[in-house]
Amino acid sequence: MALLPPPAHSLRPLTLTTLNPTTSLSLLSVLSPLPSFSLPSLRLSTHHHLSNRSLRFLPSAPAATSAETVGTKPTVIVTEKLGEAGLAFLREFANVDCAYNLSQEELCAKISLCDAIIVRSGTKVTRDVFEASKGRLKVVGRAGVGIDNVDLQAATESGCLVVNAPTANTIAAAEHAIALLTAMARNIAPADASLKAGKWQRSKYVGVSLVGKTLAVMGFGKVGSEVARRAKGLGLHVVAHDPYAPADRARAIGIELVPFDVAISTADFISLHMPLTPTTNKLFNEETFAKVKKGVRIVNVARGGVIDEEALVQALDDGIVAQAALDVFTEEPPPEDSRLVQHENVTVTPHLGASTTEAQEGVAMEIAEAVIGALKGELSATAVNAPMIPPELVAGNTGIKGVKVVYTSSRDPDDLDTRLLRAMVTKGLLEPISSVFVNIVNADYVSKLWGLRLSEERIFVDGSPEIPIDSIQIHLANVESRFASALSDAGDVRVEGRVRDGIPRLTMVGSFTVDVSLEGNVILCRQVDQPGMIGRVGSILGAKNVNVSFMSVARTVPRKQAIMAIGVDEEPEKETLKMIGEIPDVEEFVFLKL
Ligand SMILES: NC(=O)c1ccc[n+]([C@@H]2O[C@H](COP(=O)([O-])OP(=O)(O)OC[C@H]3O[C@@H](n4cnc5c(N)ncnc54)[C@H](O)[C@@H]3O)[C@@H](O)[C@H]2O)c1
Ligand SMILES: O=C(O)[C@H](O)COP(=O)(O)O
Repeated sequence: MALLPPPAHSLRPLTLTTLNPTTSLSLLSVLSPLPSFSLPSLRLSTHHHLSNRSLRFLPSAPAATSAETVGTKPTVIVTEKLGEAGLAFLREFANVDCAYNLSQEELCAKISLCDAIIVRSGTKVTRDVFEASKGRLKVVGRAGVGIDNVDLQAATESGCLVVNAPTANTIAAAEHAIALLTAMARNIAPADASLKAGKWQRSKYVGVSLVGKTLAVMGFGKVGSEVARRAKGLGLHVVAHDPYAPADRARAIGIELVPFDVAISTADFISLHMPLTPTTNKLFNEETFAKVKKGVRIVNVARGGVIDEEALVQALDDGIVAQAALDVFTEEPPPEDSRLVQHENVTVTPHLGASTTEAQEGVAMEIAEAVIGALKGELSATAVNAPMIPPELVAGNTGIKGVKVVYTSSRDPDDLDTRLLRAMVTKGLLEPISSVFVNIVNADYVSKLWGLRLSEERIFVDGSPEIPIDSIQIHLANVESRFASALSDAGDVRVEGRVRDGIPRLTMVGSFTVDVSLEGNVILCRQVDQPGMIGRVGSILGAKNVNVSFMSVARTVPRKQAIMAIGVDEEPEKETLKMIGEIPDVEEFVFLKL
């Protein structure tokens, strides 16, 4: 019985490589289940750790717009001012369209011509933008930290990776918070305006001292901890509130982590450094202001939305909050007649926290590197919406009852991050059967839609911890295979891969132990194990001028069945493959383009 080769697209390879591989491990999922499932090949290399930082992912579909894959440069639209060095770096790899001050309509009109977009806080990357991109947009780069202006759910659903530049503006933001704190305490802004208006009002602008007062840092992340460090140097007693921050990080710089109510009720100064999320939205509201120490002074360089601005105006009017210094606003720019901005006890700056020359150059380089990396297929360390695949996904209508991935490794399970590998398997299974393009970003989302059940098993083996994974097996339950030999004795489709001498190899197909390098074109053929079979196949290929690069045979029991793997330099014509399939005693074959 000979089976026709699966359609070429079903064998499209996925590739995982590392920036600096020392060892590599490859796995090929070679076999196309019937009728509509097929497994692209998986190839991956590992660095020391199988972590997000050390793995690169080259998508096989629309991100083929990258320079590496089709020889033309991708297009990156930059919608807000970016440091020159970063722009120059981007231009080496991409066509860069700096289009500032676009309306939302103008952005939607342009976006279908762009592979990536780089924004700061002033551009809203909404669901409309993703929809208008018609699948072309593959990367959103946020040149800064806060990603509250990007619809992450819509990005994930459309398979678009969102990366940010989380570190380069930390110090600038912390310095700005300290600048606002001291300027507010000493009335610098109104005193400056007054003097410039020709007045000399020394008694009006008597300030308050910082030394010995308590500062509550709300959000003890990168910026918050730098603010805390600096504030201690000013003689402030600093406490911090952050439900997710490790206590030892705070202890290391001599800061106590305290509950929310303790922080706000004991502080003379409060500085906000948490992200804007559904949980932190309007966290400072009427109720909160009712609990603060009367006369508290508040600094906000985080996000305007963290404060209920109407409640703050009321608290200022009532003297509950003595002063506020704000760099960020719910609506930016705020309305000209904003009572908050105009309040005499409020000092404002127009979202300048990250705006130092040094920070902007740093952010531009950080985001350029992240976006270029993402366009090249790397899964950036700063990916914001990288996939997380839960170990078990609810079964649904894929027809595949279960997928099991079995790793053998000498690593402790806690030291083996397999999220990307799971995502790759999911992609390999679902892309050929999904109407949407599946990539590593949305694989999890799509798999949930399709109800794929994926489980993992880790088997400990002795070996070097430098080699994170010794082998990977993929078991597919409840599917038939185009290549029936892939069925194991247990009745599931099963393949295994491992690396030998740095070369990824297919080492098991169903119940057959094989040893096939995962490169080039391979014909896998199951036949009766008897003399002459290799010659018959070889002579057909020779007659059709198809050069054979290697040939290996594996069998379960001598004189019963064997699997022959034949490497060929070029893809044989359909007719040639058909002739191989018609050889008596060739029971089935499959052609693989790896
Ligand atoms: N004004 C500016 O120009 C400017 C510049 C840089 C950063 N920012 C903003 O500052 C914020 C912090 O930036 P970062 O780089 O420190 O981020 P980060 O992720 O390092 O730190 C944020 C911290 O907030 C904590 N957090 C989350 N929810 C919280 C809650 N409910 N209560 C208390 N803490 C909570 C997190 O655990 C985390 O430790 C972000 O919103 C960012 O956009 C503004
Ligand atoms: O989140 C950030 O990084 C800051 O708010 C900076 O925003 P910006 O890039 O618009 O200055």
